[in-house]
Amino acid sequence: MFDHGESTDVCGRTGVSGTHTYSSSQAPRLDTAPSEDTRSTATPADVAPYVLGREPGTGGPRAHLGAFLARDGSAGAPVGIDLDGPHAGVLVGKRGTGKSYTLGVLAEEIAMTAGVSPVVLDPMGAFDGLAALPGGRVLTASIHPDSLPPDRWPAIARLDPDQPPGSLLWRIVETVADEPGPVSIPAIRRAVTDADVPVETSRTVRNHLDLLAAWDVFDTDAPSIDTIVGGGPTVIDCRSLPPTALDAIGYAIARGIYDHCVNAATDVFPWLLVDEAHAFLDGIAADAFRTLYTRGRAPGVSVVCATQRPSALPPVTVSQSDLVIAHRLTDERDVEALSTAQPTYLATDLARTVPAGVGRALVVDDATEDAQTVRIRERRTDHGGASPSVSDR
Ligand SMILES: Nc1ncnc2c1ncn2[C@@H]1O[C@H](COP(=O)(O)OP(=O)(O)OP(=O)(O)O)[C@@H](O)[C@H]1O
Repeated sequence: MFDHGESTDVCGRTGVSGTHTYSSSQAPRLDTAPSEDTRSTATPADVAPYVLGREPGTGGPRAHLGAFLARDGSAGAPVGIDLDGPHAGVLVGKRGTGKSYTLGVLAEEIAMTAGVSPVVLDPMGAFDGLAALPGGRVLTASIHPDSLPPDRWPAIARLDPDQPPGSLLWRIVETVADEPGPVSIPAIRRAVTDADVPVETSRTVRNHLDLLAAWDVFDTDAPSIDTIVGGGPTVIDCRSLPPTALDAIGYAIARGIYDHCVNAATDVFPWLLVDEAHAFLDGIAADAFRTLYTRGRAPGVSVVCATQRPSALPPVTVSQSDLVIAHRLTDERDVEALSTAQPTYLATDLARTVPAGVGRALVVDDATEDAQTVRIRERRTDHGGASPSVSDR
């Protein structure tokens, strides 16, 4: 069913692939297709796959992403993504172009490959289908209060750290963390009540803590990062949570996975896959993701952020990505964010370069300095991201 065999990477430079090497001055066109002399009559199954993110001549496990897109819309040579080493990537496209679907394809492939495991941050409930895979599970989002350092609490509680309530919360969390016993919202609340501060300051902090508690996200029994990374494919269900809760979860998971891989010898290299990433990276989580994009590969962490708004991500996420998968984008700010951060491969006319049509994408490969148009394969597990329609009722 899943094709994960070792392969000698011939990079598809002969055969039916639509592979083109070019610089920004030679941007591929929407209708980019292989020239006649590079086509062959071989079927895709006969042709060694082109593997993105892999140096020519190396091997190892790979994810089957889809196939090169021929000019007539037919499938060319298979296209894969390297799973042998760690990678950082972004997956972009306007609404409905297939981002979540493509992220699900990647998650399926990682889930079925020994030595790597996907952790999906899912704000829309689009990845429940991955639970059907061996070891697959969907966890309701919860994080241990310990996973946020004291200096991050004011931001999560929407308090200014330079004002008395924010500074009180910071100090109290520091104190509670130094005491025996777990950090918990009730323990922080009790310490705030006992603090020798004006009653107004104490009340403000307690009110904000009550709002945090209402998310139902902070839990001293939350699964540890070891459990999350060490298990099978894991979807963290974040649906219906407010933006600051997503920010807290994004921070805790991204930072936790990085620290886990830096501090512990791990048998399984995690791939953190984030759907609607702009929703997670709006506050304190941005720092944790910057670390993953700039330093995550050294300890073996891979990260892929999917978003319809690349302009809302920290620029480093695009500039540090060695894998870029771009579905159709039209918003000028988003096109610019992408082409500015990846000027070598993406020309300024990116909007016209990316193929139109659901499930079609331009993929940029830093390892081989190529960009290709591909058709993403169909999902093997259910995709939960389709917009509801009246006719479906
Ligand atoms: N490669 C594909 N093959 C077949 N169908 C696809 C493919 N990609 C996407 N689709 C179809 O397009 C629909 C929209 O895809 P998806 O939910 O991934 O869009 P999206 O870009 O994530 O949208 P949004 O930004 O609204 O979440 C899917 O429900 C699916 O039916």
